[in-house]
Amino acid sequence: MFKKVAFIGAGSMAEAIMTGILAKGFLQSEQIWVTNKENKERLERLKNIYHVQCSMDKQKVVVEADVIILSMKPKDITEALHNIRQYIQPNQVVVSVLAGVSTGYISDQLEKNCPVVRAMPNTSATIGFSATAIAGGQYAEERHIESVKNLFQTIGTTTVVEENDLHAITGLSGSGPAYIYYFVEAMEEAASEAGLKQDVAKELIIQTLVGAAEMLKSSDEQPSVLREKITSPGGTTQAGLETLEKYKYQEAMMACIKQAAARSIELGSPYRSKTDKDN
Ligand SMILES: NC(=O)C1=CN([C@@H]2O[C@H](COP(=O)(O)OP(=O)(O)OC[C@H]3O[C@@H](n4cnc5c(N)ncnc54)[C@H](O)[C@@H]3O)[C@@H](O)[C@H]2O)C=CC1
Ligand SMILES: O=C(O)[C@@H]1CCC=N1
Repeated sequence: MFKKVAFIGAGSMAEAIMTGILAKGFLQSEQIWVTNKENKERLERLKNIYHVQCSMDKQKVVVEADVIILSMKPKDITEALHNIRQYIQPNQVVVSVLAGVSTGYISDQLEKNCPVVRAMPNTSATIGFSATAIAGGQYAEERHIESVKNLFQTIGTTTVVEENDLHAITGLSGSGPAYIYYFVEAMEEAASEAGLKQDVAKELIIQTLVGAAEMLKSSDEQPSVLREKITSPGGTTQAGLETLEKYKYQEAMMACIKQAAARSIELGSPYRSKTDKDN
């Protein structure tokens, strides 16, 4: 379906997405082109591991790509777009995975009416388990969104949303895996303090997470009902949960997700367009 996909930015998110795409066999390594700002060693590394095409020559990377994936930090977006805009053709789909930055800003900077689509994946893309939200900008037609969906489906699930919802989604599922890893760090620490062997604890923790995730996926019951089924009155779970309540665990998690969404708005605020719908 795609002949060539170009990544502008060769960081951890670009690597996660290309790993997923290659693992699924959606594209061959010679169809993937990557460039970054100045770190040639990083490009060399990606070339050695994934055999993708790497170049500092932006024109070479962008030319004839069906899709151009912007994968730099928000602070680098303006310079990156200025470096590539003269090579971009109106039939190319520009996909941004950046937190906060609107499609309107990207279109303004490109000074072209080419389709711009935002995607908010997460690093579980590496193993094909990303939860990716997708939103089309002003010039993105149904067929463009569909083609981006097809691309991101190779790295997990996709959900088409309104662009305005992407701030909240970034705080929820874009950053989400980090909250889970942080939680696991605490479980590991507690296991270690209790004198459990590291490998034993690791296996038990991971299977507990996988089992709970599968229950959430396959059961019709609400999370609160699943929780209540574990909580025997006066038992161990109740004692544990009461401690979490004492530390205002739920309040802390909600504040965490809201703060991450607020940060997405903040990150995007220098990069606004008159056409942004939430103006
Ligand atoms: N890391 C994550 O879990 C997720 C990240 N994102 C978004 O993905 C984007 C990239 O994040 P990471 O990969 O974590 O960052 P990173 O710092 O690992 O990679 C950024 C890359 O962009 C390159 N770059 C900077 N300026 C450039 C320019 N002018 N031209 C070309 N390349 C340039 C850098 O050399 C580097 O290779 C961010 O905007 C972030 O909001 C979205 C979802 C999840
Ligand atoms: O921390 C960040 O800003 C990026 C966006 C979502 C996950 N990582």
